[in-house]
Amino acid sequence: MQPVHAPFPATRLRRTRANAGIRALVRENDLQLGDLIWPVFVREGDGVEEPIPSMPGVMRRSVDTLVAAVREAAELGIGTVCVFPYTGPEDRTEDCARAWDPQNATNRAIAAIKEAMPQMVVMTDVALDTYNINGHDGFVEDGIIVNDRTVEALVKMALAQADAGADIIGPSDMMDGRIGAIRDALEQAGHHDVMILSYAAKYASAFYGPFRDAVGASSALTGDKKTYQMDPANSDEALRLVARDLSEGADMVMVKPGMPYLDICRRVKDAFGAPTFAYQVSGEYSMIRGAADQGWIDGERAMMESLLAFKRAGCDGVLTYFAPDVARLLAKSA
Ligand SMILES: NCc1[nH]cc(CCC(=O)O)c1CC(=O)O
Repeated sequence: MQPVHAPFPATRLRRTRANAGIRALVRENDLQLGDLIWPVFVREGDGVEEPIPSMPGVMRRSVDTLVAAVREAAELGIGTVCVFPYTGPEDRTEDCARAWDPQNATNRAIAAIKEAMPQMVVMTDVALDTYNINGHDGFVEDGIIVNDRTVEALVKMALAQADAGADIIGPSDMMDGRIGAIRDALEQAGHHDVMILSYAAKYASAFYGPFRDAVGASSALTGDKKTYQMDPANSDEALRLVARDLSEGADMVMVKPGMPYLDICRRVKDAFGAPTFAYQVSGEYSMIRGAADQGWIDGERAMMESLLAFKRAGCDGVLTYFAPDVARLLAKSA
């Protein structure tokens, strides 16, 4: 694009900012209900609504209260949720077998949401961390995160989620070859229409801290995830990962975290034109929410500004813990 303008005063760029009407007319991007994916946390039990201290306003819920919360979200106009499990030590083993148990809390939640609200789009998380004794996304052998054996387990996990009724499989593990393997297995199982939203460019980030508390993985994790999640210094590598995952059969791709990686969102969208999502992760949420709770920033405005940035950066949508707050705000201003 080559912007052209006459010299001042023929051009006064403030003219199109003079009032709300003209600003609305020239506005380039907007945030809509359909752009939102709401991540939710499910755990065992009945009637549970348990606050997460490091994520003010976010709850862990049992299947029954989760279904009620998702129903409320649906009434607000939210169309997609992403289910994450909270696990206790009893769920975490060396062989991670709970990850593909059809009766684990995630799979029961998927089935219950789809039964109550068939129109709700349900996305999942595929990674071993919440079921792994050491908190890693892959199997660990002699201190090494092993790739290929992990991919076999991820395939089982993804199939169990698809069998439970998931619409979108979300591999967040960053192993090599998992998109192709999951796609083949879904096709063979007859799940032709189940989508894969690949966490393609996922960085080894400090901003996941509150999430690891939320899912119960903080104390379990030994070491860091730098041998599989990306180096925050890299950008070309993100394009290679996205290209690879699309060529293996991903329908959509994700950049994660969000706000510190808006440059990556833009490059990915420009390079591939595929449906592109950002994950405004737990640490981003808690920074905004925490500062707002202290009275240091205007929480609503900071929330909307941070989310609009993803649209401006080329994203089609965003995973955000703010989704219900955004929906309520959009309803109020409509
Ligand atoms: N594989 C697990 C997973 N899936 C989503 C997140 C982070 C989400 C957030 O911080 O909100 C993580 C954490 C991690 O990789 O350690």
